[in-house]
Amino acid sequence: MLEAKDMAVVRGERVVFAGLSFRVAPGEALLLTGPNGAGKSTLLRALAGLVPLAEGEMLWAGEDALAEPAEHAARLRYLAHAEALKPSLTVAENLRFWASRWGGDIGAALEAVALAPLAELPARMLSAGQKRRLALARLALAPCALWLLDEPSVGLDTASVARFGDLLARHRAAGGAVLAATHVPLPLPGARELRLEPAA
Ligand SMILES: Nc1ncnc2c1ncn2[C@@H]1O[C@H](COP(=O)(O)OP(=O)(O)OP(=O)(O)O)[C@@H](O)[C@H]1O
Repeated sequence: MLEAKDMAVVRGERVVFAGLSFRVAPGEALLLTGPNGAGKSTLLRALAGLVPLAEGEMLWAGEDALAEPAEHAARLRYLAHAEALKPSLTVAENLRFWASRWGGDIGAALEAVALAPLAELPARMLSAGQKRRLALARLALAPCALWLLDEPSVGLDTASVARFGDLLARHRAAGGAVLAATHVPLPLPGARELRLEPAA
């Protein structure tokens, strides 16, 4: 599905990582681990096509993944560290915005993260964990091949982590792949680990 070959990213004057190669198959999960500053978020952004590669390539089904940027964007969901919510819109309106792009059932997505009772509340009134759940609800909207998740479980309570585990399991069972940067265990049974170290 996705293959990184000898990838390097440079930010400013600094090589963030270099010589990075890995593959992710349908249904697989890869945990990106490593200390602060190792380049996990930068790698996710590069895989999302948001940061240019200084070297190497990213292949999708054997072809240059970035040859058609719009096609690449359509096959992935990138959840950044920050929530990317519109604070003055309600919970449901935030999801409606994303559903207008990707399609999907807003009610089912809200149920998946147990936010249905708060659907009409402005997003700015949500707690930190509820904001994170609203961000995760985007994943539940419509199927796509690849989820790129940056510390997705930060702020979630135990029940929310379990629901997130269900969401991940459904995605993988449908052939979806997951790459997740994390400092804590995630509900991703059988995930492989790719450990990054800060470049010298
Ligand atoms: N736009 C940028 N310009 C210059 N340096 C950058 C830029 N973006 C990231 N970096 C640097 O790249 C390195 C990797 O940062 P990144 O955010 O990818 O690390 P991380 O592994 O996700 O860290 P954390 O665990 O703290 O989230 C850091 O040293 C950071 O300062």
